[in-house]
Amino acid sequence: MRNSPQVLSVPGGNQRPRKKVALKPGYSPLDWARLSASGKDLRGTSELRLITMEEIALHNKRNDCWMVIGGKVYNVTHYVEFHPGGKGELMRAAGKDGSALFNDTHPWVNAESILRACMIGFCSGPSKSQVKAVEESDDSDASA
Ligand code: HEM
Repeated sequence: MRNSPQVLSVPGGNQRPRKKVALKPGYSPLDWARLSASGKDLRGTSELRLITMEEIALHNKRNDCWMVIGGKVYNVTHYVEFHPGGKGELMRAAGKDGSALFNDTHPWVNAESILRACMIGFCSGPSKSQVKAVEESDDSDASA
């Protein structure tokens, strides 16, 4: 119906209103595709490498933002303004593994393709705090 909010159906049957934001002129998906293909250095580093969660966590700022999606590490600093869901949403996963948030929100989005030009490496594994959390929940399971 005209003027009714668009509703998004995600796998699992949940429905929620769409939250796409109005992007600034020059920040459309097509503009991002052009920038990605332009040869401009969007990585800030030359070689792909293994990166720890500890190091990734240091890059959690608007002007220095790394993120893990599906085990791959991306420097999304240049992408932030282009994210169709807005800066605020993207920054929720700044310096973190954003895979769960990403897949909950838009599993159909091809991050590998969109972020190809800003991939900087592979996540070397969980952070110490993540390991500790799992160990602690194992302990509480064992005692249950
Ligand atoms: C860096 C990886 C990400 C990429 C490449 C990406 C890309 C996109 C794209 C292409 C859309 C438009 C989807 C469509 O039109 O159907 C979108 C929308 C959106 N994204 Fe992301 N996104 C990323 C990470 C995230 C994260 C981590 C969150 C949540 C914390 C998030 C939240 C959203 C939201 C809320 C929308 C609006 C969805 C809607 O209601 O229409 N995104 N994103």
